[in-house]
Amino acid sequence: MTPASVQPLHLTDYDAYLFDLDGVITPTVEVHRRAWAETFAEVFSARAVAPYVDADYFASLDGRPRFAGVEVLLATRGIVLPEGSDLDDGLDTVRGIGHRKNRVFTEVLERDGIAAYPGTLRLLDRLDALGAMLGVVSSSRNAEAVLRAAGLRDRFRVVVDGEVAAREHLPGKPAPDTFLRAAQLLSVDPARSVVLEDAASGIAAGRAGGFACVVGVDRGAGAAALSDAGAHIVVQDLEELVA
Ligand SMILES: O=P(O)(O)OC[C@H]1O[C@@H](O)[C@H](O)[C@@H](O)[C@@H]1O
Repeated sequence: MTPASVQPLHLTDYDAYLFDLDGVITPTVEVHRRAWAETFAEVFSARAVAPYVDADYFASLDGRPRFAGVEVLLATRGIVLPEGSDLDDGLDTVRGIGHRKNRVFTEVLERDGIAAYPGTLRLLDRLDALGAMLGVVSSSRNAEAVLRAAGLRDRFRVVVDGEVAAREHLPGKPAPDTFLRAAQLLSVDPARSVVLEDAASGIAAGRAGGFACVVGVDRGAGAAALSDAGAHIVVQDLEELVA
């Protein structure tokens, strides 16, 4: 997709800002990455396929709902597993793999806590002062816990996360539905709203939803990959948007 030119971003031009969580508000993207790497190293070595590499995270897991990510990554190694049940914890079903990874993620979150990126806090402060409406749109089912751990839950009027998506049967990113649902809950027009994302799948979702501006935050995916996915603007940190 060819990025349209919307540079620089004038914060007063828009009514609402929809933030992805992991890698945009908090560095939980690193926790997800480590938990996935640990889990899939075991899954792949047990099956004698090509070992898990860091690029697998960005290509298959980043931004996608938990079990959808597992299926996409297994498919890259030609592996198809049964869906499994909510009780599975073994590595022979899609749900079991997702649950195992989630146990690692939760242990690290509870042990180490999490703090927001300072640049994101500065942007949130500025947007608050401007009276913009703020929402979180995350594929994660841990979004509420992460926001609470970072002391940020009260700063967002709506949170559309993996739990909401499952409850309302909304397809996850790269489909636009979760972003569109947040815009609907805020009663704002996507054409007057901004999406902020660090994952190619999330940028694709923002563009598919017709949002006025999709900001890519490069936390490791690479500026070229985020531009190719359709980001109007790519920054290294949201501090850059606070003039
Ligand atoms: O397993 P959870 O917490 O529901 O998260 C699902 C996905 O949520 C996304 O926000 C992360 O980018 C992914 O790394 C993660 O896999």
